[in-house]
Amino acid sequence: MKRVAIVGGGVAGLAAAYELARQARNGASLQVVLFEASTRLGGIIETVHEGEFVIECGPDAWVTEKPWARELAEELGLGAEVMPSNDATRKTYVLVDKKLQAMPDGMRMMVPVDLDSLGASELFSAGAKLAYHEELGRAEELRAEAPDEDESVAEFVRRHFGQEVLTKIGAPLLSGVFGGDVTKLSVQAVMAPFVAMEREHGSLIAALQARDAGVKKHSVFTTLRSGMGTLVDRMIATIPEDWIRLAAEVRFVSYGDEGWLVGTARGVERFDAVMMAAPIDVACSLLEPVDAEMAPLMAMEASSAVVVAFGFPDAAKFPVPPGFGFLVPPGSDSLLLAATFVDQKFEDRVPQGGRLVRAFFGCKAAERLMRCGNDETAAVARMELARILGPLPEPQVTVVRRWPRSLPQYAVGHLERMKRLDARASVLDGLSLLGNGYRGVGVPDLIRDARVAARRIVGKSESLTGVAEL
Ligand SMILES: Cc1c2[nH]c(c1CCC(=O)O)Cc1[nH]c(c(CCC(=O)O)c1C)Cc1[nH]c(c(CCC(=O)O)c1C)Cc1[nH]c(c(C)c1CCC(=O)O)C2
Repeated sequence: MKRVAIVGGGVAGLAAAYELARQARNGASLQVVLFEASTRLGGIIETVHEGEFVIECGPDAWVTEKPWARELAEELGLGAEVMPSNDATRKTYVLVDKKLQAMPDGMRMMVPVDLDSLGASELFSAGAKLAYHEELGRAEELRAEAPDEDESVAEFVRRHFGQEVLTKIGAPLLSGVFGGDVTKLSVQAVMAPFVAMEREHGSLIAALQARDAGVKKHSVFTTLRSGMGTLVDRMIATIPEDWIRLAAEVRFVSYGDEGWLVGTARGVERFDAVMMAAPIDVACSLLEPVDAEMAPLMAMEASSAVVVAFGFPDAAKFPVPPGFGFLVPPGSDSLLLAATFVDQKFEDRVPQGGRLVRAFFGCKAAERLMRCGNDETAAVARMELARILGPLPEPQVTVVRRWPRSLPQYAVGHLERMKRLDARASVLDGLSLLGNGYRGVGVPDLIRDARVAARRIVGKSESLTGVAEL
């Protein structure tokens, strides 16, 4: 009988518990306790249903290219719920000179697949368009000069496309995905496929053209029709009830000859393995007494997010441009980080003819709004949206959520730090580090890691798609 503690009941901890429960049903001899400090499971995944509005308080989807969330949804019997974003009408805007300007069609992050699509773009100057065209011709030079060491996303993008592309779309895209500062984020950690493309082809445009030739395009995002919360609910339903402890904050963990001890206000228990799936700040302070050298490797900046969703019964009274939403470049005078036009991004999120908009605040604005009440936060969001989109009617539904320090920043050198962290962690028999601080920030990454770690504990080696080490 193996005793396993899971610390944290967000998506990573739940996916670990789900996988262990599955292994237990298949005969593995396991005793599992999932400790969750708060009174609800799911972490930052939460779907609110208000009338026919389906309102995501955290992630609204996963990136389709990463298969592990869809695989899990299908295993949970949610295959019929899996729903692509409406990519026929996909458009993302950037706020430049107080106006929303569309990013050209067919971009992969800041890289165009089709240079012709740049022609009509009003977003870029002639100089920036020229820089894009020239990148193809500079393939040899770019390949020869590709550095071995890590560098910031800013340095990488500037080398390929110049400053204007970095400022106008590089920085806002990175803050809409990683919530962070392009001059600090590690290109190897957050844009690994582009780094590999540079090494092989030099030119990113040439690499994408080679990769995408003849490949059927899928939608960028995938979600569940009834919301991301369903994924959490279905996982919970498969986990034995007596494995789960809510309002059970872990106060300490220790490691010795007898294995692991985990302490809460209710007492101390012994375990053979600890799956640490708490936010990295919490994980760091719990593990510091176990191994003081791990703590500095886990100390990371993290960005906070405040999400405000507004539902309106009549979309005609609140027109927005066609597309998924907009991103705000750093340094703009808007407090917003981004906004999503939810009813245009996905089907079935609103009552017939309704409108749903989600506004995001990050960085300094989020830190300030952390301390404000819901009404005040919603008022700021309405004002900031109105400055960009025009006057807002009175919303029928308003939801405000705060996610302090929810998105760790993978700074330059992150992969090297993670190697050192893994080396230290591997000495502590039975420890796995899970969550968004280590090997990817997306929901699919967290699910993949958690399931791989759970299988390793049980000694099983069925593989997950694309996970080579199993
Ligand atoms: C502000 C913000 C958003 N989303 C996110 C933030 C950061 C702040 C935070 O949560 O703390 C976070 C985010 N966004 C995305 C991820 C997953 C990344 C991954 O799986 O690797 C994560 C973790 C995908 C995405 N998010 C976005 C892209 C780029 C999409 C494109 O190329 O058009 C990706 C891959 C862009 C984005 N992102 C957002 C908006 C409003 C938009 C544009 C319009 C829309 O689609 O709703 C919201």
